[in-house]
Amino acid sequence: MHEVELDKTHKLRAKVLIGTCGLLGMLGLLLGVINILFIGLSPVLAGLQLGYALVSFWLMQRALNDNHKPWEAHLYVYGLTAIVMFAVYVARLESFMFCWALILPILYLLMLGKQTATLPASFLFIFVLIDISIKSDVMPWPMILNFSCSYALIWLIAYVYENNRERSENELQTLALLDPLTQHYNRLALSKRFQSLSQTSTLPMCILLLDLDYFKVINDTYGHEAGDIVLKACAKQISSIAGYSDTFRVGGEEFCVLVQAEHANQAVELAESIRKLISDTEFLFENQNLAVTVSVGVATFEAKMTLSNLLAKADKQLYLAKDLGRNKVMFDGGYLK
Ligand SMILES: Nc1nc2c(ncn2[C@@H]2O[C@H](COP(=O)(O)OP(=O)(O)OP(=O)(O)O)[C@@H](O)[C@H]2O)c(=O)[nH]1
Repeated sequence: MHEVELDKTHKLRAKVLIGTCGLLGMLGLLLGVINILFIGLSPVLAGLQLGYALVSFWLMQRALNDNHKPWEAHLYVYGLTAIVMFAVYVARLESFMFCWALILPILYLLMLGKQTATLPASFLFIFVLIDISIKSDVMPWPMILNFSCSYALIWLIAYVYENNRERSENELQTLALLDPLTQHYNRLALSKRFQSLSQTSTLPMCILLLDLDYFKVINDTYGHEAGDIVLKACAKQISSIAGYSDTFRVGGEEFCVLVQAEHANQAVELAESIRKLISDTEFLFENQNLAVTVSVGVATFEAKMTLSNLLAKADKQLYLAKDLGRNKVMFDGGYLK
């Protein structure tokens, strides 16, 4: 199955990092050269600017190849903060060097996220206010007021933007992973779950592939709406036994359950409980009781298996269950009922 990337935050942060590194790299180079050749403000500052430019181009290259680490981006932003603070500290107030502090709240929110951004933004804000107060000979209030208002406004706008973006992304992720009819997880969610379990879990993993028997007959006899009600009820019954987070609707009348168990018979017992519950239940539709059964194929995960391999293995067992008359659980050639 084609891998769908749902983490748009990582992509956005990488793009912001590339853009920031590119722009600040050029700016650092330019300012460093101007500082050395024409102004002579501070050799340390010029060195920092040139060093920062080199780091910027190096990190941009890494981000372009998507092999940068999140902590590198964090360190980069904190490094920029340190340079801005140093520049504010050494510059005269009339140079308005502190204006550079205004770009940082946006970078904090876009590159660090709203949970992490508050602390450095507050710290920088207080630092600039203290710097203005110390350096100003006359009443610093107009300058403090103007800086505070513009800084707070920029922070607020960036915060609202980041908050909405994060919420929309979460909503879209939920939508992408849920089946609209049964409100249970879908095939994409199964693939994500499988990926994380197969990489991290220490417990053996099994998969149950469940397919409702003669479901077409329900649709043909009672209508599509009745079929939908049965599908929703079956999803609920499966998840009532297997757990909501381990139940997936992977096709029309096909469901999947991921089981982590010490022994395969635990998975087979779980499959048997589900089979029994569904075959013992009558589903109510317009005062009529509808009955349905389910066939189940059980397969165990082996090292280096992909999800497709595992599903194919379970599918073989499912077809055997269907061939043997349906309403059965099959596992490696044997069946329980
Ligand atoms: N109501 C409803 N029907 C669906 C949905 N998705 C698939 N189906 C129906 O599920 C039926 C599947 O039929 P078949 O593949 O022939 O399978 P079956 O009738 O269950 O027979 P066996 O699997 O061989 O036991 C088809 O009639 C599909 O239209 C859905 O979301 N809602």
